[in-house]
Parts: sequence; C-alpha cells; structure tokens
Amino acid sequence: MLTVSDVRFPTSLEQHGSDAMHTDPDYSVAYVVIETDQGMHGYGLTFTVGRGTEIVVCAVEALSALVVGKSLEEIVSDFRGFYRLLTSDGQMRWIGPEKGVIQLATAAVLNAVWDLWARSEGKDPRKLISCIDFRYITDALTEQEALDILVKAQTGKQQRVDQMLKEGYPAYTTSCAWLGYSDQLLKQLCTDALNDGWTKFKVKVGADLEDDIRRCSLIRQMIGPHNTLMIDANQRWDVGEAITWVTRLAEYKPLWIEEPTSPDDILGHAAISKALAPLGIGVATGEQCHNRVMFKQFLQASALQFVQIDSCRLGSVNENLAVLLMAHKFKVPVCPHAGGVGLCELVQHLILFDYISVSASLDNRMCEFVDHLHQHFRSPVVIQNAHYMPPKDPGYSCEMLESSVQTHQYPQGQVWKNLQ
Ligand SMILES: C[C@H](O)[C@@H](O)CC(=O)C(=O)O
Ligand SMILES: [Mg+2]
Repeated sequence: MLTVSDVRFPTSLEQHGSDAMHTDPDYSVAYVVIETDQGMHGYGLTFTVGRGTEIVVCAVEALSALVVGKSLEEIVSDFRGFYRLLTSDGQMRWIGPEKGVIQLATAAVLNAVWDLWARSEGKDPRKLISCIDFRYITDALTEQEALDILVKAQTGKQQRVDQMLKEGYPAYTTSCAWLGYSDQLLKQLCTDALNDGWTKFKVKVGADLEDDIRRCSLIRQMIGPHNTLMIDANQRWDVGEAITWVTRLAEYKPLWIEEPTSPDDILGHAAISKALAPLGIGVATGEQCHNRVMFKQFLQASALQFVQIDSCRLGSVNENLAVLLMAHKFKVPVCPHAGGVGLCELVQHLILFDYISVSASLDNRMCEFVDHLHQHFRSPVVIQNAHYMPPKDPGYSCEMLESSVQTHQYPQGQVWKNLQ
C-alpha cells in the first residue's frame, strides 16, 4: 500500500527560507508511506515550497500503480530496472522526462523504497552500482569506472567511519541570513551561530545591490576575515548581470556564488565561472538541477566548481550516486543542498557516503544546514560543533511524527484551519 499526504508549514509568516526569487515560501512536502504485506514501513518525501504541492501529490498517485503489488525483493533485485520503470513509463515520461514534477514525485517514492531497504541490510559496491541507471552518462562515466572508484575507496574506509563517528561531517549554516530577515535579526542570529561554533555562513543576495553590499559587509565584519562566506542568488540574474553584480561583492570574499542564473543555462554558468575565477569566487549549483544528464554537462563544461546534489530533486539515492561518482571523476567537490523539510535528514546519508566510500576527502567540502522543522521528524539530524553527527537509527531518517503530519496537512490540518 502507498499513501501520500500534502504537508505544509507556514514558514512564510516569518520569512524563513526567503530568497530573491522565492519571497514567501511555505516549506512543504509530498510525504509518502509505503506499507508492505508483512507490515513493514518505508517513509519518503520530496520538498516543495507551498502552492503546487497538490500537483506533486497527484504525480505520486500516478506513479503508485507501478509500485503497489511489488515486493521489496522484486524491486531491489533489479533496482536499475525499477528506476527505469518509474522514469521511463511509456506514457508518463512525456510529462518529464526525468525532470520537473514527475521527477520530484519519483524522488519521493524512491526515497521511501530506500528507507525500507536501508532498514534491512548492508550494501556492497557491486550492489550499489547495480542501482544506477547509466543511460545518457556513459560518455562521462562508465559502469566499470564507477565500480573502480568504489573499490579504490575501500582503502581507509574504516578510519573514515571512525572519524565521522567521532567528529561528524563539516556543515555550514544558511539560517542567519534569509533575504526577508532584518539586519537586526541577521546580527542576532549570526552572534548566536558564532557562539555555537559555526564558521561557515551563507547569505541570500540578488534582489537589490545596495542591500547586498550592506548585508555582506555586516556579516563579513561579524564573522571576521578567516571564516567562510557564501552567497546565493537563487537564479535571479542574466549572465552578464551576474558577473557585474558578484564582482561588486567580491571584496567580501565569498567562496562561491550559488545559482547565479537559470539552472538550465550550462554555458551561462561556464561563462560566469570563467569570469569570476580570477576573483577567487567559484560557482555552485544543483538544488534545481533536475537530473544526472544536466550534472554531466555542467561538469563537462567546467560550469561549476561546487556540486550541490539534492536528495529530492534528483531521482533519489539511485541518481545521486551517479552524480557523486561523476563529481569524483571530474574532481569537483560535492557540497549538498539541504534545509527545506527533511532535506538535512536525507542528505546527511549521501554526504557521509561520499566521504566514506567515494571521495575520501573533506577539502573544500561541507554540507548545508538550516535550523527549521527538525522537531517534526522521528530521527532528527544531530549537529555538534557545526558538524553533522552520523545518524544512529536504521533507515533514511525521513519518517515524520504522525501528529506533525496530521496537524500540518493542507488544507484540513489544524494549523491551516487556524490560519483561515
Ligand atoms: C526557497 C528556499 O528556501 C531556498 O532559498 C533554499 C536555498 O536556496 C538554499 O538553501 O540554498
Ligand atoms: Mg540555494
């Protein structure tokens, strides 16, 4: 059985999550629960920002016919085939393929399958490789190359596991500087974050240059010259505009400009990367990069210097594995997008896997953290001294509290009724 719910949180009331393009996000999810005949449960979700979640729910319902009636064994014994079944259905692929609403729905369903599977057994390199659909990427990464990467990374694996259990994976925070926050709130949150041990900060930019100059100057003064600053424009600019605007912000020494322009403009990102390289500013993108084929081209075109995988935008673990392996081959660090609802919970698994089993490196790598809505999860992320501590409970960590799902269901949950 598969059920899907439209669950929304009214974050726009306090401007949490706001940026230059998404000025009033209500952080939301299409939340999927799969129940097997044996009574086991798998939980999955995909992140949205409010209106339109009902369309993703509808897409999940359309895909559910391809899942219901199959056993977990049947699915995972040919996971690549199952991935293709979902992404290449002869009729539904027309409304993608492998992009947009249907890919978000695929992620929600497959995240639930991975959650179910993760609770039951360990996975060796060959088995993991057999989950990846290499169609459209073999010109950049072959199946054999992918396997070689995983086999090579077996060396030193236990030390990295021990290191992660002790220290955790380095994180940065986006919580201090959403675009709709006042300077006073920004200062307060930044002071708190510094006291809590944060050293890496992301600031939203892109709506008004004078505001950006003031906010970046403020935050750079507060964090000092040695802490790390990143800026995020959420696709606001044209290519030339991005170069001019970011050049004006260069004195605040951002490590990267994130999503400077349309997420589909690979050559535009390449031009921005080239122009900003002499200033020591890289280009980061990926939270709206809809599939492995796009990432392949970004990498081939040297159009990004930081790969931002997203646990719900790509086709779940299957497609994220493909991107982690390609990024490793192209020697580009992965710094995942997180935050939203449940993205931190999900992506911590992927980035720990990247360090332990793929890249074996922490150079220029960190995972985003946003301090909202974790209280709605059964196994929320644990952050210690600005590091993600490895999750201890089995599964993919996105089971929500039943009470949270009930009260936040849209539009009938109590939270929404109270707001009418
Ligand atoms: C609308 C979201 O909050 C977006 O601004 C998140 C984002 O760009 C990020 O976390 O990075
Ligand atoms: Mg972003």
